[in-house]
Amino acid sequence: MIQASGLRKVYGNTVALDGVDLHVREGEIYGVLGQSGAGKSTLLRCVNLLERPTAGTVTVAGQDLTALRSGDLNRARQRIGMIHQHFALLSSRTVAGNVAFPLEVMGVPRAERERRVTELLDLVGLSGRGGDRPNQLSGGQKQRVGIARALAGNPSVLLSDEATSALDPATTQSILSLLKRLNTELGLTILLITHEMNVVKSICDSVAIMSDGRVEESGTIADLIRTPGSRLTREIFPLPEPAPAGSITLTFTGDPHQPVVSEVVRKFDVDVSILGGSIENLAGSAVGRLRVSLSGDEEASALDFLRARGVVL
Ligand SMILES: Nc1ncnc2c1ncn2[C@@H]1O[C@H](COP(=O)(O)OP(=O)(O)OP(=O)(O)O)[C@@H](O)[C@H]1O
Repeated sequence: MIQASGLRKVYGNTVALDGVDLHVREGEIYGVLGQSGAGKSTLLRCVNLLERPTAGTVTVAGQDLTALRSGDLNRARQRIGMIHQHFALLSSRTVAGNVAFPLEVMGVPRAERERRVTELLDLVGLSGRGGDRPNQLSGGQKQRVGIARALAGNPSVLLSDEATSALDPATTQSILSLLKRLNTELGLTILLITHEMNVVKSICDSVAIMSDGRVEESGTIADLIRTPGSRLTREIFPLPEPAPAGSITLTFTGDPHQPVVSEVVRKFDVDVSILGGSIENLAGSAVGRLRVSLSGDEEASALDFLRARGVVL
């Protein structure tokens, strides 16, 4: 659905994007994670051509945006919604007026606009609040208005620029649940940037980790968790570093009720000491990481057994 290839963006002496490739599949929630200055916002602005990349191409829904002239580009952008960290609402307009704004720009007739605004406010859980001003709303409600406005043009893609960074944890969770529901119910593809691992853990199907304008690793969360040494796994399941000499780090992605460790001790002549561990719920299933040291005559066979049971070493 979104394909960015060889994206490069240079501001003066600063290389904000240094050859970024990104592939977001239709219907997925894709998170771009990275620290401040990694290039996340620049990437998002290049995806809808708010910034023109210095080099590289961006294709959204099969259309090469980098090749479009301004009229066609504006039409293509109507199919890409965007929400912002600080909501970017017009304080002089009511909630309904904010949601109606893009419809006015598109030239949608008044009766159709009013019908659509009512429908959108309903969708985001703000029925009956259309006459309020943005300053009468909480942060979470303001973001719901931002989401309703972003959906006005029936986009196939929603871009989210740190949409929950200004919200408290409970409100963050409610906005993430809303995004997940819109993803499922409308088949909306969502590309979000965030510096919060919690956002990635809660709703993302895939992730790219950026630093210094480059993508360090990317893929589905399920695949990255199974990739030995992945940075995502290390960050989701932090264990004391450096690992003690001779220790082994095991990642469990299967059925959490399988007694794999006790089985290995019963079957083989080995002892297991547990040095650290971390368990998380990812997309509804429990994934765990355990650091152990193994000793005994059958260590190699025990490790083979663990691998055969789907444990990642
Ligand atoms: N308009 C601009 N002019 C000059 N330099 C810029 C501009 N926008 C971004 N940069 C630089 O590009 C680099 C990447 O910035 P960017 O905002 O994309 O990072 P980020 O990962 O989104 O960080 P943050 O989370 O703090 O917003 C930084 O070094 C930044 O100073």
